[in-house]
Amino acid sequence: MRVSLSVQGPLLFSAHIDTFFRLFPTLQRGYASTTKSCFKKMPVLQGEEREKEMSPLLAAGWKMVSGRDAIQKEFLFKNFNEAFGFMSRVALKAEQMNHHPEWFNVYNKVDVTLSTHDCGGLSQNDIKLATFIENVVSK
Ligand SMILES: C[C@H](O)[C@H](O)[C@H]1CNC2=NC(N)=NC(=O)C2=N1
Repeated sequence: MRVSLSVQGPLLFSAHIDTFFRLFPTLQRGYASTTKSCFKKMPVLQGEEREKEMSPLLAAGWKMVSGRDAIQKEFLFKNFNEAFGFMSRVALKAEQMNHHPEWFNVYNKVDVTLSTHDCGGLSQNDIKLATFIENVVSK
């Protein structure tokens, strides 16, 4: 009993914290500055910083996903070869960053969604990967 409590304690705490921040998202930033959890290493983007970082991506056609804190964009290529080449370049960057896209490919279409799962929202990592993707497609 004691063992199972010591294992479940932190997990239960983290589940409650996630629920708490879903209910009160504006309090997350304060929590981020006082904890060693992922919020501190890679906090969910908020306020002015969020607007500033998101603005060029929204202008480039990234859209907010409804019902969650994530961005999405669909990319169309000439053929599967071009689409897969794009995915390969993004995959190498994603692995290097340890930050991975959610994506779906059929033939010449790649639908990309970015969000930071560890923090349940958009972080600088999503901005960095989306900006990298824009550079890949603009060349
Ligand atoms: C354990 C591992 O470091 C994490 O799961 C990494 C891997 N890739 C990731 N990718 C994304 N998009 N969000 C994350 O939080 C994330 N976390």
